Amino acid sequence: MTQPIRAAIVGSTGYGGVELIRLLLQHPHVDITSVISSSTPGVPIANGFPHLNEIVTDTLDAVDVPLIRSKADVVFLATPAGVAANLAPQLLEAGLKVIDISGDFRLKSGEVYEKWYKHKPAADEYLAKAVYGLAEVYGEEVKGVDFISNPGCYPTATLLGLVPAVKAGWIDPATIIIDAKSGVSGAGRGLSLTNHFAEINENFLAYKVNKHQHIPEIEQVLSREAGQEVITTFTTHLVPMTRGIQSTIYATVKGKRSDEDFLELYREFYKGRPFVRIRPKGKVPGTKEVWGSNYCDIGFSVDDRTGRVTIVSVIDNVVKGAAGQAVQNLNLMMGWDEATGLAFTPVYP
Ligand SMILES: NC(=O)C1=CN([C@@H]2O[C@H](COP(=O)(O)OP(=O)(O)OC[C@H]3O[C@@H](n4cnc5c(N)ncnc54)[C@H](OP(=O)(O)O)[C@@H]3O)[C@@H](O)[C@H]2O)C=CC1
Ligand SMILES: CC(=O)N[C@@H](CCC(=O)OP(=O)(O)O)C(=O)O
Repeated sequence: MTQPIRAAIVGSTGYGGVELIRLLLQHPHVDITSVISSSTPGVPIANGFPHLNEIVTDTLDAVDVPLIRSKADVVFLATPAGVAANLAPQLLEAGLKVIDISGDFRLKSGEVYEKWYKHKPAADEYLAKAVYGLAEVYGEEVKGVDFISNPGCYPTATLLGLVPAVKAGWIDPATIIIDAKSGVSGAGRGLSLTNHFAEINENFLAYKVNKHQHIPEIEQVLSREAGQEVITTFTTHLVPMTRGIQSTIYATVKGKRSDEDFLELYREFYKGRPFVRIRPKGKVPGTKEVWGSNYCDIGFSVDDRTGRVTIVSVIDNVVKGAAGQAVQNLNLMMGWDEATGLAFTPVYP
């Protein structure tokens, strides 16, 4: 029998952290031994999250590296940008395994990070050490490492939709346009005017146009896979729903390729990977079809008239876009089946 690993969650009172609690509670090889809060240590976590009543009886621990070391083997960081840059190196030096779901270690250049995130970057040594955990593409690199940087929510949906075609050279990378939409939980639990009910209900808006911090992350991966520098247009929209991301991607097809060709390419690329589902010809997915699950569903339509392909990729931002992919990465890191604790069906309706 596998000995359970002890897990701590920093940022356990945020949306990503609370989702990690939900997922890890049903993981057969993980015990949650510390739920951590920087602002309300000492308080029972169920006080603020009644859905955890009589399930999680722990009180919140402070952010204290020696305490975390005494209680855990692996730490999930579900903290705002700028926190992990300082904290992750201390945890690693203390001998812990770290999975960071913030953006602090995704970009290999500290300068690029500072430009887009407006925070001081982590030390180069740790930026180099972090393995980018886009599980279906870099799963082999994640195996056995101690430090994983979990991809962003929009990049997960977008890159899973693009990498097979870019890697195969089937689309012209210079023509890629990404039109992405997210539910409001993507912005975290903190209050803001944009996310206020009266502002977002019956509304639909583009935001951070040409300034979104996920642009360099998407470009970093596409450049690596294309073997040339790729720059893209990526526009994010806020949608009045709680969970879900849809990334609709347009690109010019190189050569003559049909819907069937794309289907075959993607089915082959994701063969044996349990969480990417390719839709049959003529079908594209909606966010409801992955709600509450770790799936990424992808559909295509090649347009012979324009010579472009439209790729539609959907995820649940809190699961596949954050906590679910972090658990998938833990599984890969530990050498367990990647679907351990994650093999559940989307909630419907
Ligand atoms: N929501 C999503 O869909 C996704 C989020 N992410 C990223 O994951 C991270 C967490 O996101 P999310 O859960 O939505 O954010 P939330 O704002 O909901 O939660 C973040 C939590 O971090 C804690 N925190 C704040 N400051 C500090 C600090 N200085 N030290 C330690 N903990 C701190 C807060 O809890 P407390 O005050 O109790 O310490 C807070 O509850 C962010 O970096 C986000 O960008 C990535 C992919 C998807
Ligand atoms: C809806 C919404 O506001 N989404 C957030 C996603 C933030 C996020 O996940 O940030 P990092 O991945 O950079 O940590 C945004 O667009 O900024």
